[in-house]
Amino acid sequence: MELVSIEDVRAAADDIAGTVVRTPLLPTPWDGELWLKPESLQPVGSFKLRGATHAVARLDPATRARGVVTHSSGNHGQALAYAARAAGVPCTVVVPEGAPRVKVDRIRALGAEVRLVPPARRLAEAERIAAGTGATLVPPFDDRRIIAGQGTIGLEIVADLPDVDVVLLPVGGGGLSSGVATAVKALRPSAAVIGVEPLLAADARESLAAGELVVWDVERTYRTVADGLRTQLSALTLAHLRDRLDGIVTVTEEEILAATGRLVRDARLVAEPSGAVALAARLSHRDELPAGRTVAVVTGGNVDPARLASVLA
Ligand SMILES: Cc1ncc(COP(=O)(O)O)c(C=O)c1O
Ligand SMILES: C[C@@H](O)[C@H](N)C(=O)O
Repeated sequence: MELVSIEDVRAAADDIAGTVVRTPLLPTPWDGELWLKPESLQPVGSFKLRGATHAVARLDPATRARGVVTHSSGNHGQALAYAARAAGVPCTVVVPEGAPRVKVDRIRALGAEVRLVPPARRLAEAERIAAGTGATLVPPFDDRRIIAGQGTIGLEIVADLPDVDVVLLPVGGGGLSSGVATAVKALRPSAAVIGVEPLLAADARESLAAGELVVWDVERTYRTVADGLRTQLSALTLAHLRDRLDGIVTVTEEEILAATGRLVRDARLVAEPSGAVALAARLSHRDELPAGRTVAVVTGGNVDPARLASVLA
């Protein structure tokens, strides 16, 4: 299975320049060795804009004109809708029932069509639409272009902090962690790239321990408040993580929500629970992490106001 290379990531960086915000590394006032990478500041509120922009840019014009389709818990859907609108092509997003209302509303506001389905049917419905309409399926993580696009975060981290020692990343489908690990391990081999999963959706940890895909059914993974991390790895992302990820830490629901509140209160960053997972590992599992200069990626900020209010209460 061909893995994404650092050259693929650099090509993605060329495609997304000018569209994607090159986010800064923010020092944290409470921890002199911790920086935050605020991908919640992207125009669609998450890092997903990177992979989606690169994937759409790489479609030939005739193919692109037939439109794009995906399945998404919401952030990739927003990102693809944004890229499709910029390209002037139609976009359909299949979203699992129960996705945060803020994400569904924002996908529609970007001009995409939303199809709500039971979580277990999200991929099959997207594939059915692609087959029926000729639209191109742009998956949220199981795609080399998506992995390369997400990996541009790693280029920026090493450029801004060349002596980084640890990079912390949430793991859902594994596209983000596959891409960032590709870039960071190529440019700063001594740095540790650590994935972080909700304890209630720790399929990646089990898959890496078993050396094969261990599937958790949706009844299990949908228990976590981190709605962006309820998905399984694919064979492609597992192959990348087995080759390049240095470890996985799990965090509890309480730790995720505490980190979400900490980001608002002490970093003045609005984050959704999935976006606070990396910080939760640093705050609550520091003893399980390597020491040194650490970057936690705040991956998204698309949170329902009611959720945010409850976190801050
Ligand atoms: C906010 C947020 N963080 C992290 C992730 C995990 O990314 P991946 O599915 O590539 O592992 C997602 C999933 O899209 C997400 O929406
Ligand atoms: C894996 C997928 O659901 C992703 N979290 C998304 O935002 O689309």
